[in-house]
Amino acid sequence: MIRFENVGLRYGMGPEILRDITFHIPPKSFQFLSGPSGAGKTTLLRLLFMSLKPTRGLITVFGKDRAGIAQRDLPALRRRIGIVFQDFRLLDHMTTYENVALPLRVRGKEEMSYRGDVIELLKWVGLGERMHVLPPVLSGGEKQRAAIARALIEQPEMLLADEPTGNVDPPLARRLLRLFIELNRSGTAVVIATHDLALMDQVDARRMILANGRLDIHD
Ligand SMILES: Nc1ncnc2c1ncn2[C@@H]1O[C@H](COP(=O)(O)OP(=O)(O)OP(=O)(O)O)[C@@H](O)[C@H]1O
Repeated sequence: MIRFENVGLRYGMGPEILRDITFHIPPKSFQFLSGPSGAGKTTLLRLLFMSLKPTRGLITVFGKDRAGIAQRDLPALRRRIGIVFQDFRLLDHMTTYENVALPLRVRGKEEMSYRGDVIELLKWVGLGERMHVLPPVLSGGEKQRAAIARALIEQPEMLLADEPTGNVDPPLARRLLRLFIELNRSGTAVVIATHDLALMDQVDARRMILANGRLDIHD
């Protein structure tokens, strides 16, 4: 699905944050991306989402060489990848429902065609009762679930989540993890960046560990 070969990344003239990173995300796979704070987890997710270009090495996304993908072709490819950012990036002046529906509205879809899907997804993440409120009224965990629903509304083939349990209590973290596992069972590849060891211990999944710019993979 996505393949990295000897990928390196530096920001500007700074040191190389990622060095010789080689891995493959297979379709329908489930993996954690871990490592100490500042190790480069978010940077690696941004490379996977194609919001950053590597400074060296080869990235292949859905069979295409990243370096050869034109800017105008990025939105269509990115729709195949859902991403949940660490800071959620919900729009405060739109309701939860409108935030989740936004990617479809932006593409010019008629509300009639997606309303049922948005409501069903909001119920699936446990926000059925909160769909008409604005994000500032939501708790941290509810915002997290709204961001997950928005990332999933276009039924991506892969979901990237950056510290999705970073600011929720352990019961909610377990509930979120169950959502990700259920999503994965329905065929979506999942990559969860986390430094939460207790979370990782709950699933027998591949662990990709970043440290000192290098990636170690434990299958
Ligand atoms: N836009 C940027 N410009 C310059 N340096 C950056 C930029 N973004 C990140 N960095 C640096 O790259 C390194 C890796 O950061 P990154 O956010 O990818 O790590 P992380 O593992 O996600 O950390 P955390 O667990 O704290 O979120 C850090 O040293 C950070 O300061």
